[in-house]
Amino acid sequence: MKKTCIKNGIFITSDTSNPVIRGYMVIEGNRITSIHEGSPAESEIFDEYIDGTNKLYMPGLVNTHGHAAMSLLRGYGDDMALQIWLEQKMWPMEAKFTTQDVKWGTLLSILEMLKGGTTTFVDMYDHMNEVAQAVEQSGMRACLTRGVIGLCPPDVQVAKLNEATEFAKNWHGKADGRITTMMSPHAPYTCPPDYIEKIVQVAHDLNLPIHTHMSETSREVQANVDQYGLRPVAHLEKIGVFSRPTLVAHGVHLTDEEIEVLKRYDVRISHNPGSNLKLASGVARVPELLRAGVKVSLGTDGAASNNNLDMFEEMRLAALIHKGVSGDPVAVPATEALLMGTKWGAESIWLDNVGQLAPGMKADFIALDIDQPHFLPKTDFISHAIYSASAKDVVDVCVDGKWVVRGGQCLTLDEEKIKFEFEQCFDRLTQS
Ligand SMILES: CSC[C@H]1O[C@@H](n2cnc3c(O)ncnc32)[C@H](O)[C@@H]1O
Ligand SMILES: [Zn+2]
Repeated sequence: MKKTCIKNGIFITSDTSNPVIRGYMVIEGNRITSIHEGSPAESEIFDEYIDGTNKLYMPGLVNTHGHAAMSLLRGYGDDMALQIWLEQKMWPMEAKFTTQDVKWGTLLSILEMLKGGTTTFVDMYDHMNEVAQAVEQSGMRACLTRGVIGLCPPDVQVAKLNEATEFAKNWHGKADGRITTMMSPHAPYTCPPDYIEKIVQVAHDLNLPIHTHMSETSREVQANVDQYGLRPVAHLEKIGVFSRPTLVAHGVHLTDEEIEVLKRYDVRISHNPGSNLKLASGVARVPELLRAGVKVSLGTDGAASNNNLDMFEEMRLAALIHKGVSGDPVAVPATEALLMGTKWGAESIWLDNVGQLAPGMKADFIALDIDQPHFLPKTDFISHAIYSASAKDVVDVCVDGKWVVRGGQCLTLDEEKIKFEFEQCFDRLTQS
């Protein structure tokens, strides 16, 4: 097994008593085996040495909610509220998407994410075989799910659920274990309760988690009360969703009691601050969720509501907006924003061996070029990673022990071809 030593680097580790180490990290196969201060002993032999001078190494970022192919809709339907944006802009355009559109839209997003330091992402969309193949080819890690919208005739509902089931069955554990799957009713307002119950039953049968949008806007909460007499949390609890491990996207509008229910069921929240701000959905009660012990991670959502897939931006937003709305400067400290973008992200999708630089963890890590003005002085690198860094600083990316980005270039995908094919898809979509 190949043994690599990255020396002379600065490493953000998960050792809370000594989180920033100036020294070296050893990788054997697809695992991190050790991280130490200083230099390796001369007696220690490695197959390969990598010079980490002027590089900050940290865990790869984990994006826990998105719709990758929506890169095709970036900048289409800006400055609108969620429901109108979905009904008048997104859904009519998405109805025209072919498998080729999803393929090239997803590949463009994977390029953007990988080059920006995201090593794992969650994707809820349609034409998911194309998405899974793109993930496999790119070397990235992903948790994938065919999102189902149940506002359709019964035979179409059945066809969608069958497709989602087959996809989840066929791809779980594939691509050397880099792909896992979930089952996804899109949202309580797009899936009738009996349909959600059927999706939950499949999740039980396949032993898979559930991923859904929930309580994103106050309008959604009120509509749920009007239609079902219950707020979304009680509604989903009643129809058994939380009987499965669940990852909820957004969870913006929650009461104290609802936060307690989510904690009781160990429901995980993917906080999407950029998307929530852009769609004017509100600001999630992240400090209260964290205080209650709910696991919170970060997502970008699709590029049509963000409008980029830069997880550094989400970490920074998460650290800043909750200070702003609460008046409490430690509402979300930098250390917690970093955990949300890494370790807690991995744990939110039930991956316990990525998201941290520590012995035994999978070698999913990134390097930032810190020989730049905005990384001086060389004092607190956790602070710099959250408050100063951006996707543009990422130079190297390793997933599962394999380099996928080196010197800012993606090694696994043909960037020029992807950009060309993406623009062809965009032109066809907008001309038809
Ligand atoms: C059924 S595939 C996923 C579906 O979700 C839509 N979508 C994108 N962003 C959001 C959001 O913030 N809330 C709810 N739904 C969203 C996307 O357009 C696809 O149709
Ligand atoms: Zn979404």
